[in-house]
Amino acid sequence: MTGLAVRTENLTVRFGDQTALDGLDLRLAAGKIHGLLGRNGSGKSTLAAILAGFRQADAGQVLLSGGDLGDPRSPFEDAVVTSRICLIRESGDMGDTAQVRQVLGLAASLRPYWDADLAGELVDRFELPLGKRVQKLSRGKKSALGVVLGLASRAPLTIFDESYLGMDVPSRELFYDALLADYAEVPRTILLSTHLVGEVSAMLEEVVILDRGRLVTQAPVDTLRGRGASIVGPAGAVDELTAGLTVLAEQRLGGTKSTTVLGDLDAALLAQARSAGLEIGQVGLQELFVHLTTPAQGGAR
Ligand SMILES: Nc1ncnc2c1ncn2[C@@H]1O[C@H](COP(=O)(O)OP(=O)(O)OP(=O)(O)O)[C@@H](O)[C@H]1O
Repeated sequence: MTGLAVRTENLTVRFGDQTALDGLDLRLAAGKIHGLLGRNGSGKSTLAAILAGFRQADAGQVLLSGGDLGDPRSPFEDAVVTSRICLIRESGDMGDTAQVRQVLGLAASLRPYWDADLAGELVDRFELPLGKRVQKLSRGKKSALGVVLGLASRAPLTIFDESYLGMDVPSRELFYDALLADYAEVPRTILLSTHLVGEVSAMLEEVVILDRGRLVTQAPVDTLRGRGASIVGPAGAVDELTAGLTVLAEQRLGGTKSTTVLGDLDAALLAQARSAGLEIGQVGLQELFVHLTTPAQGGAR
């Protein structure tokens, strides 16, 4: 199984006079870990819900293909397609009065690729109490249950919509480790919707950035990182080199400065950097994300 490929064409969703998704044309390659990044209200949850077939678009379409589905199909009101998609949301969708054990049992009966061994292992690692009702779980444990459902479903399209935000840092790290380990064993299409860009960036292969319902960019992480550079060294030399460039971020510690700029450094600037003993690195995804999704104040975007 390599997972489902996702294509959206002119995907548009409105809530009254609010346009949540505005003519999105997206391609998510099968079998990769994609990041869905965007600020609050940018349309991430709406996109996640539409991809999972939870609602219909007002215009345009979503088409899923590959794996055992074959030709492109829309997820809306198609039980075969939706059984191959697992969307885990922060809100849970788990039936509050059910016990953890019952929630897992229901998932096992509904999910064609469910892995009971993996579920058991993750329940132990997250220390989930099987006999407790979902409504009695702490926020973090509820999130952990969502993570277990999402990973053990081994769905060809698995979407985590900020569903792990309620977990503390060690639990989130456990989630990231479990996700990577299981993905290496059973590659599938994974979409992680988040604004914790720094935390997840190392796991992502491709990134989709939304802003106010529109696609800002979609690219492999390495390509995005190549859109800028960080320059570190003595403050005076860094300032001299970066004068006239679009600065995304600056940090200063004593006489040392780190400046992140947009765009490639040309050969002359690289030579200047080398002779001044400056270190050149890739731009951080977080800085690029902030730059791409913050309204410009007279500056370039
Ligand atoms: N059920 C709804 N009714 C009315 N407006 C909605 C509804 N759901 C979403 N919206 C609006 O659609 C836009 C996109 O919301 P969405 O929840 O998809 O964004 P998001 O990127 O997931 O945000 P966040 O990071 O805050 O969760 C927002 O302007 C939001 O107010």
